Amino acid sequence: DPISLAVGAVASAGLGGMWIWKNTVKCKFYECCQEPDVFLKSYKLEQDIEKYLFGQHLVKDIVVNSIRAHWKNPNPTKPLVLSFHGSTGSGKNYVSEIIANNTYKYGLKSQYVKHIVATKDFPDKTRMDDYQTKLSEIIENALAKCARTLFIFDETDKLPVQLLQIIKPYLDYHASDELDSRRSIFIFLSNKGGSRIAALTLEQYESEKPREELKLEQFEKDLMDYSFNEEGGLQMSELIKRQLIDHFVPFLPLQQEHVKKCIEAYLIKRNRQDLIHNVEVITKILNGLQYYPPTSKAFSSSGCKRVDAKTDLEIERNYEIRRSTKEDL
Ligand SMILES: Nc1ncnc2c1ncn2[C@@H]1O[C@H](COP(=O)(O)OP(=O)(O)OP(=O)(O)O)[C@@H](O)[C@H]1O
Repeated sequence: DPISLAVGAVASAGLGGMWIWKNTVKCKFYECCQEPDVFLKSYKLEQDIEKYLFGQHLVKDIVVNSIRAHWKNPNPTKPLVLSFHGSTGSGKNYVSEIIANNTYKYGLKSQYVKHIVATKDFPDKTRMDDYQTKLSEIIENALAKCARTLFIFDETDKLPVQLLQIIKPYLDYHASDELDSRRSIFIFLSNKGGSRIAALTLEQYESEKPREELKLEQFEKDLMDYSFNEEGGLQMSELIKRQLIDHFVPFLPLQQEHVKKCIEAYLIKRNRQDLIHNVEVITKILNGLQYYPPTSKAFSSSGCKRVDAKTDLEIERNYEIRRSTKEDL
Protein backbone atom coordinates (compact mmCIF):
# COMPACT_ATOMS: atom_id res chain seq x y z
CA ASP A 1 0.00 0.00 0.00
CA PRO A 2 1.14 3.61 -0.62
CA ILE A 3 1.77 4.36 3.07
CA SER A 4 4.16 1.45 3.61
CA LEU A 5 5.79 2.28 0.28
CA ALA A 6 6.35 5.85 1.41
CA VAL A 7 7.65 4.70 4.82
CA GLY A 8 9.95 2.24 3.08
CA ALA A 9 11.25 4.94 0.75
CA VAL A 10 11.92 7.34 3.63
CA ALA A 11 13.61 4.57 5.65
CA SER A 12 15.85 3.50 2.78
CA ALA A 13 16.69 7.12 1.97
CA GLY A 14 17.54 7.52 5.65
CA LEU A 15 19.70 4.41 5.66
CA GLY A 16 21.38 5.51 2.43
CA GLY A 17 22.08 8.91 3.94
CA MET A 18 23.44 7.32 7.08
CA TRP A 19 25.69 5.08 5.00
CA ILE A 20 27.04 8.05 3.03
CA TRP A 21 27.52 10.03 6.22
CA LYS A 22 29.25 7.11 7.97
CA ASN A 23 31.45 6.57 4.95
CA THR A 24 32.38 10.25 4.74
CA VAL A 25 33.25 10.39 8.42
CA LYS A 26 35.10 7.08 8.29
CA CYS A 27 37.13 8.20 5.30
CA LYS A 28 38.14 11.36 7.14
CA PHE A 29 39.99 9.26 9.68
CA TYR A 30 40.89 6.07 7.80
CA GLU A 31 42.29 5.40 4.36
CA CYS A 32 39.53 4.56 1.88
CA CYS A 33 39.64 3.11 -1.61
CA GLN A 34 38.34 6.30 -3.19
CA GLU A 35 39.38 9.85 -3.98
CA PRO A 36 41.36 11.60 -2.57
CA ASP A 37 43.09 8.66 -0.82
CA VAL A 38 43.38 6.63 -4.02
CA PHE A 39 43.82 8.85 -7.00
CA LEU A 40 46.39 9.04 -9.79
CA LYS A 41 48.23 12.35 -9.78
CA SER A 42 49.43 11.77 -13.29
CA TYR A 43 51.08 15.15 -13.87
CA LYS A 44 53.01 14.89 -10.60
CA LEU A 45 53.98 11.30 -11.41
CA GLU A 46 55.53 12.55 -14.64
CA GLN A 47 57.23 15.46 -12.88
CA ASP A 48 58.64 13.29 -10.09
CA ILE A 49 60.09 10.76 -12.51
CA GLU A 50 61.54 13.60 -14.59
CA LYS A 51 63.04 15.30 -11.55
CA TYR A 52 64.18 12.45 -9.33
CA LEU A 53 64.99 9.54 -11.65
CA PHE A 54 68.35 9.85 -13.36
CA GLY A 55 69.52 8.23 -16.58
CA GLN A 56 66.33 6.31 -17.40
CA HIS A 57 64.75 8.06 -20.38
CA LEU A 58 62.81 4.96 -21.48
CA VAL A 59 61.17 4.45 -18.12
CA LYS A 60 59.31 7.74 -17.91
CA ASP A 61 57.64 7.33 -21.28
CA ILE A 62 56.28 3.81 -20.77
CA VAL A 63 55.47 4.06 -17.09
CA VAL A 64 53.68 7.41 -17.16
CA ASN A 65 51.72 6.80 -20.35
CA SER A 66 50.69 3.21 -19.63
CA ILE A 67 49.49 4.04 -16.11
CA ARG A 68 47.67 7.14 -17.31
CA ALA A 69 45.93 5.19 -20.09
CA HIS A 70 44.95 2.39 -17.71
CA TRP A 71 43.45 4.85 -15.21
CA LYS A 72 41.59 6.76 -17.90
CA ASN A 73 40.03 3.64 -19.41
CA PRO A 74 36.56 3.20 -17.86
CA ASN A 75 36.49 -0.47 -18.87
CA PRO A 76 39.94 -2.02 -18.93
CA THR A 77 39.85 -5.63 -20.12
CA LYS A 78 42.78 -6.70 -17.95
CA PRO A 79 45.01 -5.30 -15.24
CA LEU A 80 48.06 -3.32 -16.30
CA VAL A 81 51.09 -5.61 -16.07
CA LEU A 82 54.55 -4.06 -16.17
CA SER A 83 57.82 -5.97 -16.03
CA PHE A 84 60.81 -3.93 -14.83
CA HIS A 85 64.22 -5.31 -15.81
CA GLY A 86 67.70 -4.11 -14.98
CA SER A 87 70.78 -4.47 -12.86
CA THR A 88 70.87 -3.74 -9.16
CA GLY A 89 70.42 -0.15 -7.99
CA SER A 90 69.13 1.14 -11.33
CA GLY A 91 65.83 2.35 -9.84
CA LYS A 92 63.22 -0.41 -10.19
CA ASN A 93 62.01 -0.23 -6.58
CA TYR A 94 62.44 3.52 -6.58
CA VAL A 95 60.07 3.96 -9.54
CA SER A 96 57.54 1.62 -7.90
CA GLU A 97 57.72 3.88 -4.85
CA ILE A 98 57.21 7.01 -6.97
CA ILE A 99 54.14 5.38 -8.56
CA ALA A 100 52.75 4.44 -5.13
CA ASN A 101 53.40 7.94 -3.77
CA ASN A 102 51.48 9.47 -6.63
CA THR A 103 48.50 7.13 -6.37
CA TYR A 104 47.96 6.42 -2.69
CA LYS A 105 47.80 8.85 0.20
CA TYR A 106 50.17 6.65 2.21
CA GLY A 107 52.39 5.60 -0.70
CA LEU A 108 54.05 2.22 -0.21
CA LYS A 109 52.56 2.08 3.30
CA SER A 110 49.04 2.16 1.90
CA GLN A 111 46.90 -0.86 2.71
CA TYR A 112 46.14 -0.94 -1.02
CA VAL A 113 49.76 -1.56 -2.01
CA LYS A 114 51.00 -5.14 -1.70
CA HIS A 115 54.77 -5.40 -1.91
CA ILE A 116 55.78 -9.03 -2.10
CA VAL A 117 59.40 -10.12 -1.93
CA ALA A 118 59.78 -13.76 -2.95
CA THR A 119 62.75 -14.63 -0.74
CA LYS A 120 61.40 -12.80 2.30
CA ASP A 121 57.71 -13.69 2.13
CA PHE A 122 58.04 -17.21 0.73
CA PRO A 123 61.47 -18.47 1.81
CA ASP A 124 60.81 -22.17 2.49
CA LYS A 125 60.55 -24.33 -0.64
CA THR A 126 58.93 -27.17 1.35
CA ARG A 127 55.90 -25.07 2.25
CA MET A 128 54.60 -24.36 -1.24
CA ASP A 129 51.04 -25.55 -0.48
CA ASP A 130 50.76 -23.11 2.44
CA TYR A 131 52.30 -20.35 0.39
CA GLN A 132 49.91 -20.90 -2.50
CA THR A 133 46.95 -20.51 -0.16
CA LYS A 134 48.55 -17.51 1.51
CA LEU A 135 49.29 -15.75 -1.77
CA SER A 136 45.84 -16.28 -3.22
CA GLU A 137 44.35 -14.96 0.04
CA ILE A 138 46.58 -11.88 -0.15
CA ILE A 139 45.46 -11.16 -3.72
CA GLU A 140 41.78 -11.90 -3.16
CA ASN A 141 41.52 -9.93 0.09
CA ALA A 142 43.32 -7.00 -1.49
CA LEU A 143 41.05 -6.96 -4.55
CA ALA A 144 37.95 -7.33 -2.38
CA LYS A 145 39.03 -4.22 -0.45
CA CYS A 146 40.13 -2.17 -3.41
CA ALA A 147 39.95 -2.78 -7.14
CA ARG A 148 42.75 -0.23 -7.57
CA THR A 149 45.32 -2.30 -5.71
CA LEU A 150 48.98 -2.05 -6.71
CA PHE A 151 50.83 -5.37 -6.54
CA ILE A 152 54.63 -5.21 -6.62
CA PHE A 153 56.45 -8.51 -6.94
CA ASP A 154 60.13 -8.02 -6.17
CA GLU A 155 62.79 -10.60 -7.14
CA THR A 156 60.38 -12.18 -9.63
CA ASP A 157 63.13 -14.46 -10.95
CA LYS A 158 63.19 -16.11 -7.52
CA LEU A 159 59.42 -16.49 -7.30
CA PRO A 160 58.65 -20.22 -7.36
CA VAL A 161 56.69 -21.37 -10.43
CA GLN A 162 53.90 -22.74 -8.20
CA LEU A 163 53.29 -19.21 -6.90
CA LEU A 164 53.35 -17.72 -10.35
CA GLN A 165 50.57 -20.16 -11.27
CA ILE A 166 48.49 -18.56 -8.52
CA ILE A 167 49.07 -15.05 -9.85
CA LYS A 168 48.45 -15.89 -13.51
CA PRO A 169 44.61 -15.98 -13.54
CA TYR A 170 44.47 -12.49 -12.05
CA LEU A 171 46.54 -11.12 -14.92
CA ASP A 172 44.34 -12.65 -17.54
CA TYR A 173 41.55 -11.14 -19.58
CA HIS A 174 38.71 -13.12 -18.06
CA ALA A 175 38.90 -12.66 -14.32
CA SER A 176 35.84 -13.78 -12.39
CA ASP A 177 33.07 -11.25 -12.01
CA GLU A 178 33.08 -11.08 -8.27
CA LEU A 179 36.84 -10.55 -8.04
CA ASP A 180 37.69 -7.97 -10.57
CA SER A 181 41.42 -7.49 -11.07
CA ARG A 182 41.05 -5.39 -14.22
CA ARG A 183 41.57 -2.05 -12.47
CA SER A 184 44.65 -3.17 -10.57
CA ILE A 185 48.30 -2.83 -11.54
CA PHE A 186 50.89 -5.58 -11.28
CA ILE A 187 54.58 -4.71 -11.40
CA PHE A 188 57.20 -7.45 -11.62
CA LEU A 189 60.78 -6.52 -10.75
CA SER A 190 63.78 -8.60 -11.73
CA ASN A 191 67.44 -8.48 -12.67
CA LYS A 192 66.78 -10.78 -15.63
CA GLY A 193 67.96 -9.32 -18.89
CA GLY A 194 70.18 -6.88 -16.96
CA SER A 195 73.32 -8.15 -18.66
CA ARG A 196 71.75 -7.76 -22.11
CA ILE A 197 70.56 -4.23 -21.28
CA ALA A 198 74.09 -3.42 -20.09
CA ALA A 199 75.64 -4.86 -23.28
CA LEU A 200 73.41 -2.73 -25.52
CA THR A 201 74.02 0.38 -23.44
CA LEU A 202 77.77 -0.29 -23.49
CA GLU A 203 77.73 -0.59 -27.29
CA GLN A 204 76.08 2.81 -27.46
CA TYR A 205 78.58 4.24 -24.97
CA GLU A 206 81.58 2.88 -26.84
CA SER A 207 80.36 4.21 -30.16
CA GLU A 208 80.07 7.59 -28.40
CA LYS A 209 76.37 7.98 -29.20
CA PRO A 210 74.08 9.53 -26.57
CA ARG A 211 72.27 6.89 -24.52
CA GLU A 212 69.09 8.95 -24.87
CA GLU A 213 69.01 7.75 -28.49
CA LEU A 214 68.43 4.17 -27.35
CA LYS A 215 64.90 3.10 -28.24
CA LEU A 216 62.53 0.76 -26.46
CA GLU A 217 62.26 -1.48 -29.55
CA GLN A 218 65.98 -2.26 -29.26
CA PHE A 219 65.32 -3.91 -25.91
CA GLU A 220 61.86 -5.38 -26.00
CA LYS A 221 62.47 -8.52 -28.04
CA ASP A 222 65.79 -9.20 -26.32
CA LEU A 223 64.16 -8.86 -22.93
CA MET A 224 61.48 -11.35 -23.88
CA ASP A 225 64.10 -13.82 -25.14
CA TYR A 226 66.38 -13.34 -22.18
CA SER A 227 63.56 -13.62 -19.71
CA PHE A 228 62.84 -16.98 -21.31
CA ASN A 229 66.35 -18.27 -21.49
CA GLU A 230 68.35 -17.02 -18.55
CA GLU A 231 68.36 -19.09 -15.38
CA GLY A 232 65.23 -18.22 -13.41
CA GLY A 233 63.58 -17.06 -16.62
CA LEU A 234 61.18 -19.98 -16.58
CA GLN A 235 59.10 -18.06 -14.06
CA MET A 236 58.31 -15.38 -16.62
CA SER A 237 58.00 -17.60 -19.67
CA GLU A 238 54.38 -18.57 -19.03
CA LEU A 239 53.37 -14.92 -18.66
CA ILE A 240 55.23 -13.98 -21.83
CA LYS A 241 53.84 -16.85 -23.86
CA ARG A 242 50.30 -15.89 -22.95
CA GLN A 243 50.96 -12.21 -23.67
CA LEU A 244 50.00 -11.24 -20.15
CA ILE A 245 52.79 -8.70 -19.73
CA ASP A 246 51.84 -5.40 -21.30
CA HIS A 247 55.21 -3.67 -21.20
CA PHE A 248 58.82 -4.64 -20.63
CA VAL A 249 60.62 -1.71 -19.06
CA PRO A 250 64.41 -1.65 -19.36
CA PHE A 251 66.40 0.11 -16.64
CA LEU A 252 69.80 1.08 -18.04
CA PRO A 253 73.00 0.71 -16.00
CA LEU A 254 73.98 4.03 -14.41
CA GLN A 255 77.10 6.00 -15.31
CA GLN A 256 79.22 8.11 -12.94
CA GLU A 257 77.34 11.27 -13.97
CA HIS A 258 74.07 9.69 -12.77
CA VAL A 259 75.63 8.44 -9.56
CA LYS A 260 76.89 11.97 -8.98
CA LYS A 261 73.32 13.24 -9.26
CA CYS A 262 72.22 10.61 -6.74
CA ILE A 263 74.93 11.87 -4.36
CA GLU A 264 73.77 15.46 -4.80
CA ALA A 265 70.14 14.48 -4.20
CA TYR A 266 71.12 12.68 -1.01
CA LEU A 267 73.24 15.61 0.21
CA ILE A 268 70.21 17.87 -0.27
CA LYS A 269 68.07 15.38 1.64
CA ARG A 270 70.63 15.42 4.48
CA ASN A 271 70.68 19.22 4.37
CA ARG A 272 74.37 19.26 3.38
CA GLN A 273 74.13 21.37 0.22
CA ASP A 274 77.47 22.89 1.28
CA LEU A 275 79.20 19.66 0.21
CA ILE A 276 77.71 19.51 -3.30
CA HIS A 277 80.59 21.54 -4.77
CA ASN A 278 83.25 19.93 -2.60
CA VAL A 279 85.12 18.07 -5.34
CA GLU A 280 87.23 16.11 -2.86
CA VAL A 281 84.23 14.73 -0.98
CA ILE A 282 82.27 13.89 -4.16
CA THR A 283 85.32 12.17 -5.69
CA LYS A 284 85.85 10.12 -2.54
CA ILE A 285 82.24 8.94 -2.60
CA LEU A 286 82.42 8.11 -6.31
CA ASN A 287 85.69 6.25 -5.81
CA GLY A 288 84.15 4.24 -3.01
CA LEU A 289 81.96 2.45 -5.56
CA GLN A 290 82.87 -0.20 -8.13
CA TYR A 291 82.59 0.23 -11.88
CA TYR A 292 82.55 -2.09 -14.91
CA PRO A 293 83.70 -3.22 -17.43
CA PRO A 294 87.35 -3.11 -16.29
CA THR A 295 88.49 -1.35 -19.48
CA SER A 296 86.18 1.67 -19.60
CA LYS A 297 84.63 1.52 -16.09
CA ALA A 298 81.55 2.99 -17.76
CA PHE A 299 78.89 1.81 -15.31
CA SER A 300 78.43 1.65 -11.57
CA SER A 301 78.16 -2.00 -10.42
CA SER A 302 75.63 -1.13 -7.74
CA GLY A 303 73.92 1.73 -9.57
CA CYS A 304 72.91 4.30 -6.95
CA LYS A 305 72.24 1.64 -4.36
CA ARG A 306 75.12 2.19 -1.92
CA VAL A 307 75.28 5.94 -2.44
CA ASP A 308 73.46 6.85 0.79
CA ALA A 309 75.79 4.78 2.97
CA LYS A 310 78.94 6.01 1.21
CA THR A 311 77.75 9.63 1.44
CA ASP A 312 76.89 9.27 5.13
CA LEU A 313 80.40 8.00 5.72
CA GLU A 314 81.97 11.01 4.01
CA ILE A 315 79.62 13.44 5.80
CA GLU A 316 80.72 11.93 9.08
CA ARG A 317 84.40 12.05 8.15
CA ASN A 318 84.01 15.66 7.07
CA TYR A 319 82.32 16.50 10.34
CA GLU A 320 85.11 14.78 12.27
CA ILE A 321 87.74 16.75 10.33
CA ARG A 322 85.97 20.05 11.03
CA ARG A 323 85.60 19.19 14.71
CA SER A 324 89.18 18.10 15.18
CA THR A 325 90.40 21.22 13.34
CA LYS A 326 88.31 23.37 15.69
CA GLU A 327 89.58 21.48 18.72
CA ASP A 328 93.15 21.82 17.45
CA LEU A 329 92.60 25.53 17.14
N1 LIG B 1 67.98 5.97 -11.73
C1 LIG B 1 67.97 6.46 -10.49
N2 LIG B 1 67.79 7.77 -10.26
C2 LIG B 1 67.80 8.26 -8.99
N3 LIG B 1 68.01 7.50 -7.89
C3 LIG B 1 68.19 6.19 -8.07
C4 LIG B 1 68.18 5.59 -9.36
N4 LIG B 1 68.39 4.27 -9.23
C5 LIG B 1 68.51 4.03 -7.92
N5 LIG B 1 68.39 5.19 -7.21
C6 LIG B 1 68.54 5.34 -5.75
O1 LIG B 1 69.11 4.14 -5.25
C7 LIG B 1 68.23 3.48 -4.33
C8 LIG B 1 68.22 2.00 -4.63
O2 LIG B 1 67.61 1.77 -5.90
P1 LIG B 1 66.47 0.68 -6.15
O3 LIG B 1 66.15 0.00 -4.86
O4 LIG B 1 65.34 1.32 -6.85
O5 LIG B 1 67.24 -0.32 -7.08
P2 LIG B 1 66.66 -1.63 -7.79
O6 LIG B 1 66.82 -1.42 -9.26
O7 LIG B 1 65.30 -1.93 -7.30
O8 LIG B 1 67.75 -2.71 -7.30
P3 LIG B 1 67.58 -4.28 -6.98
O9 LIG B 1 67.51 -4.99 -8.30
O10 LIG B 1 68.85 -4.62 -6.25
O11 LIG B 1 66.36 -4.45 -6.12
C9 LIG B 1 66.88 4.15 -4.54
O12 LIG B 1 66.16 4.19 -3.33
C10 LIG B 1 67.24 5.53 -5.01
O13 LIG B 1 67.48 6.36 -3.91
